[in-house]
Amino acid sequence: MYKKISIIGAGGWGTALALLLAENRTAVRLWAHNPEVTKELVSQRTNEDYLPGVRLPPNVYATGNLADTLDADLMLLVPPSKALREVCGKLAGLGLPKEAVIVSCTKGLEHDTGKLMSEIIEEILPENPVAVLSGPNHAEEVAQRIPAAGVLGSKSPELLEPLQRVFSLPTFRAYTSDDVMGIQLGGALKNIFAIGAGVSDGFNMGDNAKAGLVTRALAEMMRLGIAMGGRRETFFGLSGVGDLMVTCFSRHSRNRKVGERLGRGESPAQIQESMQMVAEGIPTALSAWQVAQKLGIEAPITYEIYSVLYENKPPHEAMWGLLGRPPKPESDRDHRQG
Ligand SMILES: NC(=O)C1=CN([C@@H]2O[C@H](COP(=O)(O)OP(=O)(O)OC[C@H]3O[C@@H](n4cnc5c(N)ncnc54)[C@H](O)[C@@H]3O)[C@@H](O)[C@H]2O)C=CC1
Ligand SMILES: O=C(CO)COP(=O)(O)O
Repeated sequence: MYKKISIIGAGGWGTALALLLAENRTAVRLWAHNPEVTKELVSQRTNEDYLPGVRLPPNVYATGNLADTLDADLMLLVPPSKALREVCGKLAGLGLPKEAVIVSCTKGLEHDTGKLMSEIIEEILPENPVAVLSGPNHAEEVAQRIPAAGVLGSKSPELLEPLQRVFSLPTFRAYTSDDVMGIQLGGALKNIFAIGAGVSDGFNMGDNAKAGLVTRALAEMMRLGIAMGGRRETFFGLSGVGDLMVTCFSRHSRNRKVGERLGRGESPAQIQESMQMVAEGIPTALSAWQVAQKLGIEAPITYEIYSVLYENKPPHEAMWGLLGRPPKPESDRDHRQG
């Protein structure tokens, strides 16, 4: 069992994971990027801006000094995706021991390279064992010990059993998989579709429209995800349809809220300026559209969300763009493996 756990990133998810893993009575170090957050975590034991209503237990040590986190046998990386490369570079520069097992809990796809988080980690910290965690896991509920399930993925099967033990807690059920790409692709792509589901909510379009959109989003997630190296069955699991459902329907989802505000008439710039928390669907829409073009994959929902966010396309035009596509069979060969 891991004895020294460090969590890099004290946003909502990093803080919720600290509370969860602290239940094992293990020492947990929680690193915050923002000095104000560090101050509050240390002095008040709270994180009101990112995860209101929780209190850190005594075995969680908050720090703003990354060097304090290096003495760890398990390190969870939970920064926003755009900061992951920088964070890994800093850890490498500080000499993170190569034995430390790294678990990426961040959901995203890098601009221009199209790399998943595990690929960035392996590039910068090539000697450390790497795993990922994904699934339908809103921090607000996990922190309140409302039951949830997630999936741990690694290419190294020997990592999965000890990780599963650490993450198996009374209110958290951890499954395992060797489809590291598929798990991360579901977690990254669903954020784009949740923006679309939010636009549908913002337009008050009704339940039929949203169910239709989310179902076609699953087809698109699979088309793109399989082309990028994920396995078909993974998209039917917790990190695929599971996370797609929770993010498209939950009142907690930041991505769904971004879409709702777009549907109600706010501009992408207005929304981003007023949002402190990260909505990964915004950067991921650009990365995924870049990848879809490169691979020649049909990705109409990704394209429309990208156009609204980056090309000032009015959301109602995006919606009509989707409805006005040429008729096609529901099940085409893109749904099949390979
Ligand atoms: N909130 C949730 O329920 C879940 C979030 N995730 C994923 O976890 C990742 C982090 O999300 P949240 O914790 O929700 O974020 P958040 O929006 O709650 O907080 C973002 C955090 O990132 C920090 N930050 C900003 N710039 C940074 C930089 N350059 N370097 C390091 N840290 C920086 C901020 O200070 C803040 O603490 C995202 O990829 C998200 O998709 C995954 C599962 C659940
Ligand atoms: O990944 C998440 C839930 O599984 C969090 O989604 P949001 O970032 O949209 O809140």
